[in-house]
Amino acid sequence: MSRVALPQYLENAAVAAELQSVILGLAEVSVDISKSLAKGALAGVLGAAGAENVQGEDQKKLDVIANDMIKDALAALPAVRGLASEEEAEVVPCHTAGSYLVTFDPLDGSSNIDINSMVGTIFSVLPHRGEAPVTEQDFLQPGRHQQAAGYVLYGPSVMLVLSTGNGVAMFTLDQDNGTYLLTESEVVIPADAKEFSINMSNQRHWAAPMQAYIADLISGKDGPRAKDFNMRWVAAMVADVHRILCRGGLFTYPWDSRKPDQAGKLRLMYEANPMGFLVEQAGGEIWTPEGKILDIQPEHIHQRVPVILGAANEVALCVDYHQR
Ligand SMILES: O=P(O)(O)OC[C@H]1O[C@](O)(COP(=O)(O)O)[C@@H](O)[C@@H]1O
Ligand SMILES: [Mg+2]
Ligand SMILES: [Mg+2]
Repeated sequence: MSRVALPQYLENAAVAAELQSVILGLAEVSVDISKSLAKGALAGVLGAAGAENVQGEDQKKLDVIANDMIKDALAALPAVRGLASEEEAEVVPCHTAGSYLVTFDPLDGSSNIDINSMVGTIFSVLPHRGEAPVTEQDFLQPGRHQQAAGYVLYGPSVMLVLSTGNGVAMFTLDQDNGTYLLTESEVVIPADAKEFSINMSNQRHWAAPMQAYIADLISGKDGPRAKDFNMRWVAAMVADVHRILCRGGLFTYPWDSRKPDQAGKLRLMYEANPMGFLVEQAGGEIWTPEGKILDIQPEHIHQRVPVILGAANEVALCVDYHQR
């Protein structure tokens, strides 16, 4: 069976040539990242880098390696006006004639690297609106403005999941020739959920409405929901969201009382917005307890948000527990 390769898919979808170049550039560098990941300990790339990122988190060597690889790849593309990364303190200006701003989480779920478990690269493409040179202010656009978003999941197979605003498509890397081939063209998240995803070890730190919502899920057939729910937690958002795009469910990373001044753990511009774009394009929802994430006007590039995403009816119910 002949499958559609990523460049042909982008052509068929009439994606603007400059945007195609950004997506293909990201796809190309992800193949190189997947090779470094596959070599693991043999290439000496595992373990800590011995530094902290701007968010005060310990960097893994591969956080730094993947960040540098993506930064170099994007900076070489005339279509890229500027970039912002979870691992970079400041935005990085690129080409003054470029039409796009790219934000990315070079390696999501990086605590999984050392246990040879799934990680991914998440990206978001925004239009450039301001004057040169690029400033942080140019990036502060609601997720609704994204022109494309996606991720690469480095798992048993390497997959690229993409939306350019016309549904969600999944591509699988053909390792023999380094090309991404279309393997799922109409990703849909069912409105009802049978599965939920949350770091249960933080239960006692959540706000009361989240405690009540999860308690009702766990009480299953005997509780108010009169239904049993399964639970999964990969500890890499990219893999947990991938499962939701493949077989439905709800994922949440809520606010918790250990860091009361921090809105959540996940980052709006590198994680929540790109995943939100995909989730909405697949018929799901993504909210904070207060409203839709894609409508948030960002205040700074490293901003964090609480996240509730996935099956539309389940997200609505979880939000309802908070708004009652
Ligand atoms: O330590 P926890 O609570 O399991 O956190 C897991 C979450 O943290 C993250 O790993 C944060 O992403 P990074 O690895 O890019 O910092 C998410 O992918 C994941 O959902
Ligand atoms: Mg991440
Ligand atoms: Mg990361």
